[in-house]
Amino acid sequence: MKIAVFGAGSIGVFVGASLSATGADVVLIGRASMGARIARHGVTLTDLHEWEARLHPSSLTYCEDPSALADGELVLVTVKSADTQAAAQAIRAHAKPSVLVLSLQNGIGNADLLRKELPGVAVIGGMVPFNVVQMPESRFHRGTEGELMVEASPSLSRWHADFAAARLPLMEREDFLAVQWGKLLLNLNNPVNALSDLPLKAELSQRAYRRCLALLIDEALAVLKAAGIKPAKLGRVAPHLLPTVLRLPDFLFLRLAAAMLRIDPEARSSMWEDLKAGRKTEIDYLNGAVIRLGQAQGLDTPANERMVALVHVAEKRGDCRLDGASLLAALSNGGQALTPAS
Ligand SMILES: NC(=O)C1=CN([C@@H]2O[C@H](COP(=O)(O)OP(=O)(O)OC[C@H]3O[C@@H](n4cnc5c(N)ncnc54)[C@H](OP(=O)(O)O)[C@@H]3O)[C@@H](O)[C@H]2O)C=CC1
Ligand SMILES: CC(C)(CO)C(=O)C(=O)O
Repeated sequence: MKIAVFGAGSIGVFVGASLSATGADVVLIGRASMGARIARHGVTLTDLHEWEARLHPSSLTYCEDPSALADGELVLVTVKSADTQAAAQAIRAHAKPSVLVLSLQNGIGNADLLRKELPGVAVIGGMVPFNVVQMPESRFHRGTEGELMVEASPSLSRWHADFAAARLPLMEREDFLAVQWGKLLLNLNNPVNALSDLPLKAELSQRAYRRCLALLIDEALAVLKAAGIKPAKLGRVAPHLLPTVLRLPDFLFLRLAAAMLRIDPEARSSMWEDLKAGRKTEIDYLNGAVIRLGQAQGLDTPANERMVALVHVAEKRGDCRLDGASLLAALSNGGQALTPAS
């Protein structure tokens, strides 16, 4: 049973190589640059509990050509949201009609887009709760905890054993939309983290950055309530309590919300990786989703709008570092924290 990973990046390589390390038949499909890194160094997988697995280049199948999708019985889509359309085209062109497609992406609309573009193909939404950063020499480091969650579906039954063996058990959820929104609330920290230019743990340890996140979550909770969507509780703190907990002074937050900071000091957000690599970020699919839901409900979301604008400026500049107080001022009253590159 072959698994094809479409989008060999942080999540694709971590998940694909974990499956491969425990005997699954996996092909990683991605860019030439990643292929060259893997051909040179193989892949090293590590996590916050000092677990390590090394895969020799000869034990991995890597391909730049999307026609490798033809062998896949399960396709994991692990590209960023802006590339989902291209992933759908490649699947339509090359994969078998009987293929099962599992989107392992952030945001709300990726599985629906795949379903729309691939009529007749079984598509399942998935949510990756943990963070993976790429380190030198082809090391992929998982810096946080959590289990993969997927839309409940009988078609998954034959794949559970492979994922469980790879230490990535799939938790089926009937309330997957709630799970996606629960995750999106946490992803509202991605731009705060990216603009802080700090690891997640260092950023979340500073109250000013947490207050930025609380502002973004306040707006998201208001639009979700208006839309009648109850986001799932994914961590220790219930969604409606997140803003209060985040606004606690540092000494109280560090004591009461210690679990939120149980993060490897190296862990970063995927948006930070995008900004550093000069790529377009997923801001329009994360904070953008809150803005669009707000528009549909007739509610303003000014902090999220300002955050989207700031990240677009940072994308153009290609670099950025804002202290917490400046970011908070920019989100609260629209002060110009970043000037576009000349
Ligand atoms: N990184 C993380 O810790 C987490 C990420 N996520 C989510 O997982 C998803 C994947 O993120 P992540 O792994 O960080 O993304 P990455 O950018 O690291 O990986 C995606 C890879 O796919 C490649 N790619 C894009 N389009 C194609 C194509 N048409 N053919 C071949 N390769 C292609 C990209 O290349 P190129 O850049 O050259 O286009 C990139 O190397 C996102 O939705 C993200 O939000 C969820 C939880 C945690
Ligand atoms: C795991 C988490 C929440 C880390 O920020 C993430 O989803 C991301 O980086 O995109």
